[in-house]
Amino acid sequence: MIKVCIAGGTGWAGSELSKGVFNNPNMTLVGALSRKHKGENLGDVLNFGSANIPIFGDIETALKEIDFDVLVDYTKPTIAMKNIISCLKKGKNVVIGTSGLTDEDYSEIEKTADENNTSVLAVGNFAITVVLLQKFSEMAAKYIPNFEIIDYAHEDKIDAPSGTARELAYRLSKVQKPNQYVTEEELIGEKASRGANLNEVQVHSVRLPGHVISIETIFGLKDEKLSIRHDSGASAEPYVKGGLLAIEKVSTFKGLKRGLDSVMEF
Ligand SMILES: NC(=O)C1=CN([C@@H]2O[C@H](COP(=O)(O)OP(=O)(O)OC[C@H]3O[C@@H](n4cnc5c(N)ncnc54)[C@H](O)[C@@H]3O)[C@@H](O)[C@H]2O)C=CC1
Ligand SMILES: O=C(O)C1=N[C@H](C(=O)O)C[C@H](O)C1
Repeated sequence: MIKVCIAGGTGWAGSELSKGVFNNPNMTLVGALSRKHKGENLGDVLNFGSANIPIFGDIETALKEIDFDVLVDYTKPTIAMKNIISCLKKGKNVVIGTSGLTDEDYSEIEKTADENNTSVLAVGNFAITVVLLQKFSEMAAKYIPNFEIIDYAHEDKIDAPSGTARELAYRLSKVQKPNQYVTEEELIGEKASRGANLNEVQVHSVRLPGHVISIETIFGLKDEKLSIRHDSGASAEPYVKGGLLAIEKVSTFKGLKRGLDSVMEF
């Protein structure tokens, strides 16, 4: 039995995963973190019947009060780093779903995981269809050295670029760095209009009402174009299967792995 604690277990993504863990025969949901529902029973908040699953307001209290094997973080970048580092220092393995963490944050996470002989699986997007988009984009980037990323989201998404876009930029940059035809110094006009430069990949974030979450890798060659795009629906259900797989697999290695495909077979 894998004992799981979910930070953000009452949120939009975390509540779907909480239900998934609760119904999984190989896992026990032993606690959750939520500022709003601190002191309540997750079983009541999410209608699990009478199950008693305590909700804590902060990670220090959870670490004192309950025993768990894996922390899943589905909060926000400002709070996630504290949760992750505290757990690693106490010998817990961590699955990161929260977006907005930088490459510098991941360097610190990797160092702490290594020092404490623990493991971290960070997944920009747990949906299997997005894992496929990552794979297809990597295949294309091998042959086409000209690409940019567009990240679309709802108007109130607080982090930009999305975790999915960050992970994709990181991965594509490992395949090859895209050509830069006009350097920042040569550019005339608004430099920001070219988007953020992440690992030498241009990333453009759109935040608008009426949009859910989409990600698009666009490629260009002389007289031809290729777009690889994923569009999410309104529910958080597509992230559950991948989240459960990550919880299962995080203890099978040591250190930091990024991307769900790192624990999948292709
Ligand atoms: N990797 C992936 O596949 C996915 C990642 N996400 C990411 O997960 C994160 C959460 O997204 P949502 O569920 O939409 O957000 P949400 O706002 O619905 O939920 C956030 C949760 O974190 C808790 N929280 C926030 N601040 C806290 C604090 N200081 N102490 C304790 N608990 C705190 C809230 O109580 C709530 O339960 C975001 O970064 C989002 O981008 C979301 C969906 C899929
Ligand atoms: O905020 C969201 O909703 C989501 N965030 C993640 C991201 O930043 O990529 C994953 C998914 O896109 C949903």
